[in-house]
Amino acid sequence: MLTHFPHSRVGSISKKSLVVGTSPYRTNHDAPHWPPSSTLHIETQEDVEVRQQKEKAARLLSESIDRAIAAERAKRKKAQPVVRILLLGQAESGKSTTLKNFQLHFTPRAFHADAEAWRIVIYMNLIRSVNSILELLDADPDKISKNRTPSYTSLFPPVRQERTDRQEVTTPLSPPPRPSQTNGQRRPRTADGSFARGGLASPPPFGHSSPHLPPAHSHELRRLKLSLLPLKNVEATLNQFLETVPAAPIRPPESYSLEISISPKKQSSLFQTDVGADEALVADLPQLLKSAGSSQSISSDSTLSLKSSKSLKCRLTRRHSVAPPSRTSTEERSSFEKSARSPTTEPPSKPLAPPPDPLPSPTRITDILSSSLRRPPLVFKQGHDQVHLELAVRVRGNSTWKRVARTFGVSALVGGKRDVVRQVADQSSIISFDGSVAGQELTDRDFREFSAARQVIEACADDMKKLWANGEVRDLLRRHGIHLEEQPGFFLDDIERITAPNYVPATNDILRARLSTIGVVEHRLKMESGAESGQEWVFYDVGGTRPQRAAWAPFFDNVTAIIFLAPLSAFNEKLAEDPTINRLEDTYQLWKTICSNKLLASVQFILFMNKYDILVSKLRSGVRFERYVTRFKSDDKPLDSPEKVAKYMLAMFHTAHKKTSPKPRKLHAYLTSVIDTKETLKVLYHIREQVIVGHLHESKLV
Ligand SMILES: Nc1nc2c(ncn2[C@@H]2O[C@H](COP(=O)(O)OP(=O)(O)OP(=O)(O)O)[C@@H](O)[C@H]2O)c(=O)[nH]1
Ligand SMILES: [Mg+2]
Repeated sequence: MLTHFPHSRVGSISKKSLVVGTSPYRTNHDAPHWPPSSTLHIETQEDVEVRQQKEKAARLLSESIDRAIAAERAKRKKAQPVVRILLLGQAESGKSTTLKNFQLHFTPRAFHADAEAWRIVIYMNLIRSVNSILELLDADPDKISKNRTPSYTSLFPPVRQERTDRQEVTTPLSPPPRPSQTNGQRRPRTADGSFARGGLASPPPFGHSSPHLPPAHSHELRRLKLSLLPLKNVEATLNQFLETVPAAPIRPPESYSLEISISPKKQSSLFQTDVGADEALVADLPQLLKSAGSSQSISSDSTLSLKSSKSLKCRLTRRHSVAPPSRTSTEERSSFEKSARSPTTEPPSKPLAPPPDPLPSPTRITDILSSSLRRPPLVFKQGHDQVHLELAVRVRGNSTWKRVARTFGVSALVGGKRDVVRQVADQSSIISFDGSVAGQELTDRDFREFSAARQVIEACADDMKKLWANGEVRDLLRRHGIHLEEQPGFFLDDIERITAPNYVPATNDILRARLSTIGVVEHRLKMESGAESGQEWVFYDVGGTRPQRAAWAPFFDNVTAIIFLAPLSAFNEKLAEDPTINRLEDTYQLWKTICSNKLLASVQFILFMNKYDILVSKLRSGVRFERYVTRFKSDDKPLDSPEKVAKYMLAMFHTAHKKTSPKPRKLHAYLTSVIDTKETLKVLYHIREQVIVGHLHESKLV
């Protein structure tokens, strides 16, 4: 039998009759051996043709097997049901931070590649703290006293609540009882102008006559105020860059088909493809096509048509990937939407706050840069027992902001030259650099602005530190019950580190950065390791304020699991959007509404009893849980035990789940502090297993 070596090595000596196998020689043995036999096998032309035919057939067979394997793989991948996870909970409950944990542990490469984008948010959080302090120092006394909600007391009041006050309250979760002497009025002062002992009311107004306040700020404080003034412009600049990123349309999961035809007359289809449910791509598409000289018209909610001078026609058609909602699901959704607007069992005592101001439409970047600060001069978050300054950054509800943020990060690092930014970006693939924001070309001036912002922050570092360490400032904050260090987005203790020239956002900084979510944002995470490597999990991260909750309902279809975030530490806080409502009460009512939803009857329920670390520090500092949740009775003196409080709340959520679920369902509850990545990792592994098993079970694959 002939031993076949790769045919490329069979040199053809003569085209006509004989082909002599060159080294290695062909032998009539079964296998080649060394040294080669001296007997040469001579192939006739006929032999060669037969052999070549055989080789061709083998090659074709091998290729068809390869194709079949690839097709089978693709089919299996397609058949694998997508895991969809919905993150729900009120604002500031930790939904986005939980998502960051999933990204950190399951898609670490993507997480670290995004790190640079968080620099701008961290800087914004820091600058907002400083600017808020400066505004506090300058604040108009009348404005401050109006902004204070009289019934809110400091987090660390002298214990003053009498037992009788508590007995008046009958609801299980009720706001703290009001001190009788306040009730909208300030407490009387003693002859020397100080507040009478034994009770609490609104803190004294800023400025003027109060003997608690120094008549004028010291020379050093005046100097600091002046030297830190440029930070206002920096805030305005960065703010506008982030807020004017256009929003992707918020739609439930579905797919799109894109059809581009060359001539509208012939209707010849040049290109037709499934865009899938890639919201970012769909959002970018009109802009991309428009920049190619097209004009666009949206004929209906679902079809976007574009025409260009070159008679190019595009149709982007929305196709529901899930069956159109049934009557029950529509009813169920609308009932959720209704209840989402008013999730408490009792109607709220005053109308809900209107939705937040619509964000401005995109304008030219250069205009943006010259515009002034849009934020109100001093933002108090109403309704907290402690006065809460808003440090959060708001961006449009999609991930496009990251492109802007990464561009900022790189240009802040390497200086304002557009070409240098492009080079660094290309080399490091930190950003997908296209030199534009919101479809508009960034100019050299824009890049200079980015780098100037970074320089101002660096130059102000020393004075920011001095301001935060200043005794007068600390005193002012303390007197007005402001605990900046307990607020999300607090970076004043890290000024030196985060303003250093070689600073790169650390994992913990990214988790602590506060960026409020607007709308519903889809995140696709492709597992980078483990048995599910390559599998895609889809997360929906929602904005948690009350006016945004009606937008959640369309995402209840086809969801695998819900992770509900209940912030345990919120028991003594009020909703920012409605200061009449206690945050724990709101979470509890929201939980019951979600549990009772029929659309979610078969969905896996995961509860994160979150912010346990803050609960512990609050209770250790002397805040009593029983003052706010009157049914909770504790013999622990003088401090409440965090374990007992957490256990009580767990039982409360468990019972509500059991009572309100449309059919029996298992609840997986965890006590979490999602800024602790190590502990959270254990929880995530557990969830991963449980979601996969439950999901396969549900899909009848096991
Ligand atoms: N100390 C502590 N901080 C937390 C914890 N969870 C979240 N945070 C912080 O709380 C802030 C708010 O968290 P987010 O994840 O942005 O809250 P959210 O639920 O997404 O809020 P919205 O997007 O407004 O609905 C962030 O600054 C987090 O760093 C926690 O367990 N402990
Ligand atoms: Mg969020």
